[in-house]
Amino acid sequence: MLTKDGDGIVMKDVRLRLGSKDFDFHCTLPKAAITAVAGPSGSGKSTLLNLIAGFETPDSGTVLIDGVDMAGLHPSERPISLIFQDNNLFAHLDIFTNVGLGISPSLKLSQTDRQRVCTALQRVGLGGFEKRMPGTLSGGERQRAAFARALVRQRPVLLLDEPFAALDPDLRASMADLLLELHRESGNTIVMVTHDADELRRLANHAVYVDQGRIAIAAPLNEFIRVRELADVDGKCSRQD
Ligand SMILES: Nc1ncnc2c1ncn2[C@@H]1O[C@H](COP(=O)(O)OP(=O)(O)OP(=O)(O)O)[C@@H](O)[C@H]1O
Repeated sequence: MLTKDGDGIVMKDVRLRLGSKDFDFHCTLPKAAITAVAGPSGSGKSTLLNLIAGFETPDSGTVLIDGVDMAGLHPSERPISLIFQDNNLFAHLDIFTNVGLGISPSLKLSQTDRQRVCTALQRVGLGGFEKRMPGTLSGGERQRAAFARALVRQRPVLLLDEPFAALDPDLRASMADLLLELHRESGNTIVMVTHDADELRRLANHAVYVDQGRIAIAAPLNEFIRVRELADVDGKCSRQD
């Protein structure tokens, strides 16, 4: 793995209070890896992503991306693309425009940019969908369009929050293949929240487990699985006691 000190995403003593919940994140998410974020519902997985993306501001601590302090940077200024479970597209804009926004928020697109949008759409199997409105696409097609937008943005970090959760098993598998393909090509740093153990094993090479607002485990995949299996066995044994 290409990790070296200061590379990837580093969260140093990042503290935040939301309502009655406290979060305290301290971890490194390695550069060029696919890191899965697992953990119980309500443990703080989305909050972790929101802190990296800049949708939440830490009360204290530092978020670094490839050695650069993100403090004061608006989400749009950060070196990241985002794909969430839904709500990725603007409903009143056609697919070409939605993807073009990934290149330029003001939609000032050169001829080359326009070509890049069409190429990205072809790449995700949506060639010819340029003029379609999001409401006329299936869930899987909308997710593909969101991938196309991430593709044209060419940012070093891609954050995904349960991106495939709403899709049926076949679509999940083909979107996962697409993600691996894009990662192979771009070598970007990917952080993906998932509740699906098979997806985690298939896609990730690193994983963190969030519990009660903290990172309980952060490890390469094999070690993560071993520690989680031990935790499951311990949990079952202590429940039988
Ligand atoms: N703006 C907010 N104000 C108050 N509480 C919040 C806010 N945002 C999140 N929380 C709370 O913080 C906790 C963590 O939320 P978060 O969405 O990060 O969990 P999660 O691990 O992603 O959960 P899930 O797997 O169910 O999506 C939850 O209890 C949530 O209700």
